Formats: sequence, structure tokens, C-alpha cells
Amino acid sequence: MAGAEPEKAPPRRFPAVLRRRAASFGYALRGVAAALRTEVHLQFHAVATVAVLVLGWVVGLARWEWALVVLAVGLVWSLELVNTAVEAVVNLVSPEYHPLAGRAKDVAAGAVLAGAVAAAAVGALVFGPRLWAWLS
Ligand SMILES: Nc1ncnc2c1ncn2[C@@H]1O[C@H](COP(=O)(O)OP(=O)(O)OP(=O)(O)O)[C@@H](O)[C@H]1O
Repeated sequence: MAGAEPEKAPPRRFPAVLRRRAASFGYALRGVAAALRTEVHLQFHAVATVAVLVLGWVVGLARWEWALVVLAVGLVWSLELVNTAVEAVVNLVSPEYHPLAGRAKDVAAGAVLAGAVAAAAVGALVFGPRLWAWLS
């Protein structure tokens, strides 16, 4: 009697997995682009981000300072994008006035404010002494 056939190796699924990851990445980029087209706050952040990166290059930030600045910039971008998503969902499910809809938007806006205050503090700590020395 013939022995059991050797088990076939499962088909390699990496290409499909990678394709799905690439598609998700594309959807995410599409979301950022859509938010940038419609949200004035994000357009302001884009300009501010470029200004901060140029300023950091001009003053010659140390590696650890770049790490803080990049984290602060990323935090604000992330919170702004989540806030935009919350606004879209609230507008979808509650186009009419509802106290909970208002609270959701207010809390999401509060998250952006908290991140922006933290980013401003990082900016003041990293750039403040240099600008002060340059002015005096
Ligand atoms: N459906 C709603 N029900 C109750 N209050 C709402 C509703 N929509 C908005 N609000 C209130 O109005 C405020 C402003 O809402 P709005 O949708 O204009 O957001 P925003 O912060 O001005 O965002 P953006 O200017 O980026 O669109 C909210 O923070 C909330 O307090």
C-alpha cells in the first residue's frame, strides 16, 4: 500500500497580502489628500510643517531635537485627520442638531487643541532659545 502523500505546502500568500497592504496605503493617502483639499486647518498645517522643517534645517537642530519636532508635527497631523473623520461621520449620522453630535465634535476639536498646545510647547522649547539668542 502506497504511503500517505506528502502534504502540499500551502500556496504562498505574500503577494496578495502585499497587494492588500498597498491598497490600504492608497486609501490612506486618498484620505489625506481629500482632507487637505477640504480642510483649511490642514492646509495651514501643511504650510506650517514646511516652515518648521526649513527653520529646523536653517538653525541646525540636533538629532534629538528633530525627533521631538517630527513627533510634534506628526501628532498634530494625526489629530487633525482624526478630527476631520469624526466631523464627517457626525455629519453623516446626525445632520440635524443633536447634543451628542455637538459633544462629539467639541471633544474631537478639544483633542486637536491639546495636541496643538503640546506641539507649540515643543516648538517653544526647541526653537525659543535659538531665536532668543539670535534676537539679543
Ligand atoms: N449636528 C450637530 N449637532 C449639534 N451641534 C453641532 C452639530 N454640528 C456642529 N455642531 C456644533 O458646532 C460646532 C462647529 O461645528 P462644525 O461642523 O462647523 O465644525 P468646525 O469645528 O467648525 O469644523 P470645520 O470648520 O473644520 O468644518 C461643533 O463643535 C459643535 O459644537
